[in-house]
Amino acid sequence: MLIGVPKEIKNHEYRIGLTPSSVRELVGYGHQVIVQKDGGTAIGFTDDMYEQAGAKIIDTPEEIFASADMIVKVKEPQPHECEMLRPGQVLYTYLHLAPDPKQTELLVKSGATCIAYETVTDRFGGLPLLAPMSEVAGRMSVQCGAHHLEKAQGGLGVLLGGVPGVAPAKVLIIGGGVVGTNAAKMALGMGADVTILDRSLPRLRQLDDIFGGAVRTEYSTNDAIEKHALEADLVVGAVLIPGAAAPKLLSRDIISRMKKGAVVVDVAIDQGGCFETSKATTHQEPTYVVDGVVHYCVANMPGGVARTSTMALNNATLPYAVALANKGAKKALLDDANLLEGLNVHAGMVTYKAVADVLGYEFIDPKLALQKMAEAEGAIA
Ligand SMILES: NC(=O)C1=CN([C@@H]2O[C@H](COP(=O)(O)OP(=O)(O)OC[C@H]3O[C@@H](n4cnc5c(N)ncnc54)[C@H](O)[C@@H]3O)[C@@H](O)[C@H]2O)C=CC1
Ligand SMILES: CC(=O)C(=O)O
Ligand SMILES: [Mg+2]
Repeated sequence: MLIGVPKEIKNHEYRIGLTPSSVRELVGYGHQVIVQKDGGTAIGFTDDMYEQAGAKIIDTPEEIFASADMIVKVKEPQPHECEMLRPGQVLYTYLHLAPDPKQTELLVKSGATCIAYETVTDRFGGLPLLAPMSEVAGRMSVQCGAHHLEKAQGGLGVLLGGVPGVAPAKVLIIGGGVVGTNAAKMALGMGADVTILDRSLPRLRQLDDIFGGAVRTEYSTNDAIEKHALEADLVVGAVLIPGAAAPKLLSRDIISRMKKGAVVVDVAIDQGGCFETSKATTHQEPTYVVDGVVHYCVANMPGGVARTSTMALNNATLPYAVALANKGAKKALLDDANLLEGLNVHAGMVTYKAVADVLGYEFIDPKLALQKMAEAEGAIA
């Protein structure tokens, strides 16, 4: 298979779909890999390293999209990239389609086979290709929150850990999954007073086992959210309903009654955000203020630590990339029910229910969709 790796084009996005080590693995299986010139240079993966791993360096994304059988990326394709996709071509990347009708429409129109990292599952019910970036974003959320709590950054002027004689800051984490747990680890490490809310009792039990009495866990009701948000210096939004748009848990009314200079970090912004006042921001301009509350809503937080993130992401995505390349997408997807959960769009059909439901498309069962498109089969097998 010919595998293409274009350079990422979102604002300050320096991650890349494949590391040189991953290229070497794929080439070892007999595949060809083409990588866009300077695709990884910013994070120390030079063109020379890619060539030594067996890749060919290509000047433009147009050449890569025109020839590759499978495109491996990090972030959702931007409109120009969507327009270059074609029927039978495989796209393997984050998509986050539920809050993004425009991208969904373009991917449906492209006829391509689009596999979203964030909806691939594992046999324990986890999201193995989202988890590494959630670990990064969870850890970063507290680092960024602490930074923006500084007075010169627009914050309240509060040190997370306090000092002897001054109480630590109150950190509220809504959603105690991978992001929430990693946020809690950082916040605790910095000495903050941490509360985690979740809707899942089994998850709250696990959190209690992980952290013991060091964090407060509470069932996530509107009452609990309001009570803790009004006391909080930092709120981290970390909920997920897989594939679906995030529920709006922190209302404008509550935000308007929070401490002036408090910081809210909406990590769930890539699924539309879980605060009513959230809108996606970039690394270049990460924050804005609503009712005196500093909002940090960067939709590609791990891009800020792109070298760590690229390596962590590849540890998780490589085995599936190898399966897709070795078996062909159709067989790889049909052989592995967990990978099949990643199929969001195929040959013009929306094959992920939560996306179809929220955006008003007919949901086509992914197995059926793969069998249906006889003409695409030849091209992707
Ligand atoms: N902005 C960025 O750069 C990044 C964003 N993310 C996003 O962060 C979000 C969280 O991801 P993960 O932690 O991996 O998901 P996860 O599935 O591990 O955890 C989500 C948690 O939210 C809980 N939850 C659901 N509804 C809730 C409610 N009403 N109240 C409280 N808790 C509720 C679930 O029970 C679960 O424990 C996702 O939207 C993910 O896409 C992840 C990485 C980077
Ligand atoms: C998960 C995601 O959106 C990111 O890593 O940018
Ligand atoms: Mg998007």
